Formats: sequence, structure tokens, C-alpha cells
Amino acid sequence: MNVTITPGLLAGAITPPPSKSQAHRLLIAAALGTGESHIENLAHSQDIDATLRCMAALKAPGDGLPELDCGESGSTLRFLIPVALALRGGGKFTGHGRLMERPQEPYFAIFREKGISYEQRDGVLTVRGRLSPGDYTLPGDVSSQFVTGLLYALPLLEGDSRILLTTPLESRGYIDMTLDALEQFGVKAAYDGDRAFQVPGNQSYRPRDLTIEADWSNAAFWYAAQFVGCDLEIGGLNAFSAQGDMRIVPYFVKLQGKGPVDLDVSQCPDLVPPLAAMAALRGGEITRIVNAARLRIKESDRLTAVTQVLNALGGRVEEHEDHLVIHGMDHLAGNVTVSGHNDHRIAMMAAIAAIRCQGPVTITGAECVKKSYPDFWEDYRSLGGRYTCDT
Ligand SMILES: O=C(O)C1=C[C@@H](OP(=O)(O)O)[C@@H](O)[C@H](O)C1
Ligand SMILES: C=C(OP(=O)(O)O)C(=O)O
Repeated sequence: MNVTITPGLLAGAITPPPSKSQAHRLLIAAALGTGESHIENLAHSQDIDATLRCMAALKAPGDGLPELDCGESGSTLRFLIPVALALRGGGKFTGHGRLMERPQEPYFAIFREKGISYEQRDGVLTVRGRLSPGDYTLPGDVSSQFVTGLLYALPLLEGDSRILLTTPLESRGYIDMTLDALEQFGVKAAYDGDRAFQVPGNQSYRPRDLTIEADWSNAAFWYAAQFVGCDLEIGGLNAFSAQGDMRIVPYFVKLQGKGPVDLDVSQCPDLVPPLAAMAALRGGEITRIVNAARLRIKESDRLTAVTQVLNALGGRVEEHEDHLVIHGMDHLAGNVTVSGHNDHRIAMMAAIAAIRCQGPVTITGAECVKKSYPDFWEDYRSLGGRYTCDT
């Protein structure tokens, strides 16, 4: 689907969709539960549908390894690899887009050490073996999703385990969300705040009735719209949330100030596309988005995609190995077609930057927003955004 936007300011009240990260966590814990749980405020984004489908496959009776189609969801794949080992002695994992090329080496290193077999061939990752209680050592700065996967699976084992990080933890907010979700389901895991987690074994997930919070990661796009001049009332968010992407609020305030600004995104990588849209429209000011190397291993190489899209719109972005330098302008030229890079956050960034373009902007593959925000285009229109679609 191509969307062509006629630039113009948005206005009105908006509630962001339910948090994808929290939804993954609550659904997996609920499915592992010893009874019936009720999870309210679920949106059928593609990633959440992937987790629902995979949990159903893991729990379906049957012999042999379950087949788990993780779609394009890194969270689903990395959370469920250890869970599948604990529940079913492994699984056959498939994915789409870039998913199966995204790194799994921290798990593979553990599997080699522990005698768990793994093989990735023709796009299928087959993992087979038994998880045993003990020490699990891995880096903390490739993806926090490996730690989350272990935190879900290790409590189910018959003895105590530890997770030991060899490098500092990045994306820490996501681990806080994981620990928060585990606690809600009565599962204990202690984090020393640095490099070690203690995870007692022989635990079970108690059933719970919970409501998924509104998503701070996607709210960030509406904050970016606000920043570029829209009059929005962004509602429904939990100001005391465990979601690390709440950091959009202090970063928004920082960007409103004059002078050069450095934003460290090591703990909030998903904020980079909306932050970059804001920075591109920070007239006459320079913004550096630093500690962003892991952006290259998301749905797209997001450092390249952000740079290409904003520069095509008429912005001035310099791409570096692990950071971006953005020279803010008052307006962008637009009058161009840009690719959504099959990446929801890149398509949404383009839609927000288009608000302050002088000519129309066409975004190709704009349906990719469905990965996390299925109603994004409807919400954009409900706020007065003008666009046409061709499929
Ligand atoms: O645990 C999660 O829900 C997520 C963790 C983050 O990944 P990394 O830990 O790989 O940075 C984030 O980018 C992703 O969108 C969601
Ligand atoms: C990177 C993302 O998700 P995942 O890693 O789960 O694919 C994202 O939603 O931006």
C-alpha cells in the first residue's frame, strides 16, 4: 500500500495503542499459567498475533517439535526459544522479513556450552535439547530480549539458575518490564541492578486478570507530531509505567531547548525514529543521537533507513557507525516518494515528518505499521491528517 500525504498540522485527542512489549509479556505469562487468566485491551498487531499463534502451538498436544512462525517479531522469537526448550524440548522456528537474519549468537553460545543442538537451514531454526538449571552467561548489549527469554524459562526448571552478563545491560527498561510482568504472575527473579540475576527454580505462573497499558513507544510519534507544531492531547498513558520509552517526555523537553543536544538511546532504541523526526525539524539546531549501534539489527537497519528517509524529504542527517548527527530545519521540502523500509517505525516517522513538508510525500509499503500499530493510518486521519492510499 502506498500512502500519499498532503502536508498539514494535526489536532485532537489521541490514545496510543496498547503496548506491544507489555502485551507479549502478559500473554506469554498467562499462557504459562496454571489456570485461566484474562488479559484486557489487546490489539491484534502482527507481532502480538505471532506471539498468540506461537503460544497456541507450544501448548497444543502432540509429539515432536512444535512449529513456531514468529512473523517478523524479534521479541516472539527470542522470548520463546528458551520457553520452547523448557516446555517441549525445543522447537522449529520460522520468520519473515529480516527476522531470521537478526542475531541469535548469544543463545547459540549458551547452547554450544550446554549441549543443546541448534541448526539454521533454509530459514528454519531448529533447537533441540533440555534446559538444565545453572549459570547462563551472555552479553548484555546485543539484545535484552535474550535475557527476557531466559527470565521466562528458567523459573520453570527444577533447580535454581543465574543469568550472568559479560557486558553492561542495554535496553534496561525492557528488563524492568519483564521483571514487573513476572512479579504480577507470582514469579520471582532478583536482579542486582548490574550484571547478575538470581532465578529460583520450581516456580509456576499464577493466573491473573490484567489490562495492557497504552504504549509509550508509539505515543512517541504523537509527541513528535506535537513537537513539530500539532495541537494534540495524548491520553491514556500510565505516568508510572515500567515502560522505558517514557523517556520520550524528558527527551522532548530537552529538544525544545536551544543549542546542541546529545540524546543517549542505549536504553530506548525504539525512540530513535520519532526523536530523529523531531531533530530534523529543530530549526537551526544540531542534535546527536548517540549509542545507537543496535538500531542496525532491527526490522531494518534503522540508522541507514532514518538517514535515507529524512534526507530524501529534504533534511540534513549524517549517518555514523553508532550515531546520527541531525541538522534541524524549519521545514522539509517533501515532493518525494520514500520507502517505509518494511519497518513500522520508519513509516510512522515519515508520516510525522511529512506534517512539516512543503510538498506531498508518498510512503511505499505503508501497511508495515501493522507490526505494532494496526490503526495508525486511521488515527492519523482522525486527527485531520490528509492522505490517499493506493494498494
Ligand atoms: O523486550 C522488548 O519488548 C523489546 C526490546 C528492545 O530490543 P533490544 O533489547 O534488542 O534493544 C526493543 O527494541 C524491542 O522493540 C522490544
Ligand atoms: C524492534 C522491534 O521489535 P522486535 O525486536 O520485537 O521485532 C520494534 O518493535 O521496534
